[in-house]
Amino acid sequence: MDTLIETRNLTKTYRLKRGLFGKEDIYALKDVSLSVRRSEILGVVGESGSGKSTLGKLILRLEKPSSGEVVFMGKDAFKIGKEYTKEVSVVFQDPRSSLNPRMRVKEIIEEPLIVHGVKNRKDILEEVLQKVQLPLEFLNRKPDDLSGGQRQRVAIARAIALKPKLIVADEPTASLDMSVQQEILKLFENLKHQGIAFLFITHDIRVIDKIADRVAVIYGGMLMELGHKEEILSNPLHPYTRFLLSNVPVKHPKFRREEDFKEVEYTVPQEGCPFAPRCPDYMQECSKSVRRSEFNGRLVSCNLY
Ligand SMILES: Nc1ncnc2c1ncn2[C@@H]1O[C@H](COP(=O)(O)OP(=O)(O)OP(=O)(O)O)[C@@H](O)[C@H]1O
Repeated sequence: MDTLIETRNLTKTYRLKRGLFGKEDIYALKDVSLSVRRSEILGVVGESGSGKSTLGKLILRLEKPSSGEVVFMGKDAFKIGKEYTKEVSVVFQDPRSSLNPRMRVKEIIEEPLIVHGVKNRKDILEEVLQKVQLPLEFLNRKPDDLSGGQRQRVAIARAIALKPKLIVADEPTASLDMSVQQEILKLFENLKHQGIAFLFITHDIRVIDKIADRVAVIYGGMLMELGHKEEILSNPLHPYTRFLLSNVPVKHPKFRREEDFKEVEYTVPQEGCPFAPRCPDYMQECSKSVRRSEFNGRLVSCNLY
């Protein structure tokens, strides 16, 4: 399989102050190994605080790993120069805050081209605007003159201007209305067919259903399950994936069996499975260690297997 980027045992801890003198390292991401293949959409799903954005930030080099590696086309991403930002770009959730309101659309899209010294900018501006299906006269508008969906199209135009191989899309449709969301997802799919791969971060498994090729399920900073979307959605192995699916209204009724998922205060343990305190299949060993299994390219971190 043609791997574009991979994370190897990627770990990020943050040091938090506890009380007057105390300190504690919390795991935002723990030992995550996964890959994104060329021209695929890898969906990353999990609840708030599960570590999705941290994964995105490490891949974008906005944060440094505490340990582990990001390997892009066989090279340590942190040892690649400025050209890395040409190959890997980003679309954030809220274009209102990610786009500078004082700049015109033309300047917004042109900025990364100028940074990288690209010459034929006029042609590229026209090309990307066409790709995101916005009329040319929008080049002179400012973000405040646009609707939410149009703003996100501008953010996407900017993200594709340098012809990246990978886009990290962090909840890119979460702030949009349902109908606009569908249009933007369609646009991502078109871009995928033009050769761009995506790390698509979302808390909403329904969005995964619409867009992803493969899915990484993350909880407590750990990779719970990874596999092809169809397999994960029709036959979830990890109890946490079952939990996510049980919260989806009606679409997957066969998973709506009542299970005892406990509501607990969210803390990531130093060892064992982070989902253990909520898990209906909890066993004593889950507080101490987690077994990782792989079969047919599918990964699951759970002592049930
Ligand atoms: N800069 C930081 N300092 C301290 N803790 C942080 C920092 N960034 C993230 N965290 C913690 O790391 C964990 C993972 O956060 P992250 O933002 O990656 O989760 P997420 O799944 O993207 O959630 P959300 O959807 O709410 O953004 C959380 O417990 C969060 O509080």
